Amino acid sequence: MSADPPVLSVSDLRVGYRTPRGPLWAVDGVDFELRPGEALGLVGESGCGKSSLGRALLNLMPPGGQVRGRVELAPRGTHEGEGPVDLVNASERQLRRIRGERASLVFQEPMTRLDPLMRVSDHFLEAIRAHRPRTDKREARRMAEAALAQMGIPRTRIDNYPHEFSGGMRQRIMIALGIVLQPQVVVADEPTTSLDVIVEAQILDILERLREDADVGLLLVTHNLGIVAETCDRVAVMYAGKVVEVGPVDQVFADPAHPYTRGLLRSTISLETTSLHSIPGAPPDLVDPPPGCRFAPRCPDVMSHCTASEPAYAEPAPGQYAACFLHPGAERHAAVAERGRA
Ligand SMILES: Nc1ncnc2c1ncn2[C@@H]1O[C@H](COP(=O)(O)OP(=O)(O)OP(=O)(O)O)[C@@H](O)[C@H]1O
Repeated sequence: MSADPPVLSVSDLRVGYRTPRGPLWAVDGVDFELRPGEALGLVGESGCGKSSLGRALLNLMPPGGQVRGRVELAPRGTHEGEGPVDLVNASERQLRRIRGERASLVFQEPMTRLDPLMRVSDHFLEAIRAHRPRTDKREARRMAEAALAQMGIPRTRIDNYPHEFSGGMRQRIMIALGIVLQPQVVVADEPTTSLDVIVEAQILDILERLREDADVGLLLVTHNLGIVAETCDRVAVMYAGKVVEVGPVDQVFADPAHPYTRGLLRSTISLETTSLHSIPGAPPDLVDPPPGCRFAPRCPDVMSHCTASEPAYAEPAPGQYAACFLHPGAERHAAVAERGRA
């Protein structure tokens, strides 16, 4: 990971949906930065807002979904005078130019994204020409072959159809399509779910090489903490639309500062334990979230003031931030925030 300025700066990101029961914020005020070559893992229970956050980074919302806040993508290279682009407030035309070229989203289930009637080579041609319309067929083919080779797919397979590949190969083709134009940022949403462990290891290896060799900033959305431990530099833990803890993976996993992170880690099977703990209770209803800390109703360490005001981030160890009143600093900031709101 480089010490360069962030490639992506996210501030006060919110993702809202309308539901029959009322509006909800699936992502509710998230801030983070991603540096070139850095992998940030995003973890949390189902429904906490991970996919919504991942898609919001590229402003890819389903109908009825809305994004607020700022997602600043740094200029590519050192273009004098060129500032960052805010993807939340960019025009649809700007977004079309950026998606796939400078920022890519890799989904699970490639078969739903690849057109069964199109050869792999044509998928590449379409993806490349969408951004560089003057690219001739031979050049597009050369670029496609290079991207496929990076993913370990032989160039002889380039004219095959998607159904002629295994699930793992299709996922690698999707990644190759996502990186063929050498984006600055890749958001990978559960890229290895439904693949066997051997293919999973191959894909993770590919993502690792991508950020090391091409300095890509990677956001890895997953519910699998083991993958994060192996692949990522930092981890952000989400609960009910908020990032409750973020920091270096080794530090957070060895000494989690938020009771929710502790619960999440305990609920993961490890080789040393034979029993599987679960966190009692269920995540809150996002249409009507509880006041104060959203984890308070399930928290084993809950204190009276946890439900009165929302904790801000304390920094219990360098670079490790937790929104929890157990740590000095959270209270002071919370008081300031409350005053600011009044
Ligand atoms: N299109 C939508 N319309 C309304 N609500 C939605 C929509 N998409 C997601 N939600 C709600 O937003 C919240 C966050 O969902 P999201 O899929 O982002 O979570 P997640 O952490 O990625 O879950 P999972 O791990 O199960 O994929 C959930 O309460 C979900 O029901």
